[in-house]
Amino acid sequence: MATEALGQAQRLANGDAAPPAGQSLRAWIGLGANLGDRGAAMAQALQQLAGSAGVAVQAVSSLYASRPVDSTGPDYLNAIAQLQTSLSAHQLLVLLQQLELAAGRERPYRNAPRTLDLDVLLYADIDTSIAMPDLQVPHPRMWQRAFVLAPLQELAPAWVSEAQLQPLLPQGVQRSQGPDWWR
Ligand SMILES: Nc1ncnc2c1ncn2[C@@H]1O[C@H](COP(=O)(O)OP(=O)(O)OP(=O)(O)O)[C@@H](O)[C@H]1O
Ligand SMILES: Nc1nc2c(c(=O)[nH]1)N=C(CO)CN2
Repeated sequence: MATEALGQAQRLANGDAAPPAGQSLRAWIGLGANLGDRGAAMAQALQQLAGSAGVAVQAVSSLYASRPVDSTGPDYLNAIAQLQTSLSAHQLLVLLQQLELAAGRERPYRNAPRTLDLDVLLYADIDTSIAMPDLQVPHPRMWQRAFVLAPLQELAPAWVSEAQLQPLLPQGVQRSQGPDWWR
């Protein structure tokens, strides 16, 4: 798709392109878990990211609890984090998948309960779009999920209006711990 076809609202970016040498970009990731010691697995992932080459953790949202959306099983804990990174969006995805595997993530079926889920939500900015076979940015389902938009509203209030969030509140997302939960 040509960049112009996306209009002014979205800029099509190359998911394999890292920032120029010596530079970095912001990225927002989603964290979730509904099996095992959920908060501990999510906190460990953030510590591992903070210790990874080319990644700095700049801000972490509060921790939110909710029932599974479009699924069944135990309650979830969710949060989002803002990173600063010199990795490409795809390199970041691969790193997140390595951390999921290290936390014992299995994929027996779609939306199955999991020990750790890490998603790339946004890369570079709100209007950056990436379309790769295994990576879509913005995350294609993030705007339908209160467990993403409630914490995103904390870190980037200009990007989430009350009008967007209100219709999703029946999903029942409850703030359970403040933003220092992972330290
Ligand atoms: N922005 C993204 N972040 C993470 N994975 C993505 C993204 N875009 C596409 N994918 C692809 O989605 C595939 C399935 O990911 P995963 O098993 O984590 O899905 P899920 O968390 O169960 O569901 P959902 O994607 O609805 O949150 C991955 O193999 C990955 O290649
Ligand atoms: N509450 C909640 N529901 C979900 C979640 C999640 O992280 N939290 N993730 C899903 C697939 O990624 C499907 N449903």
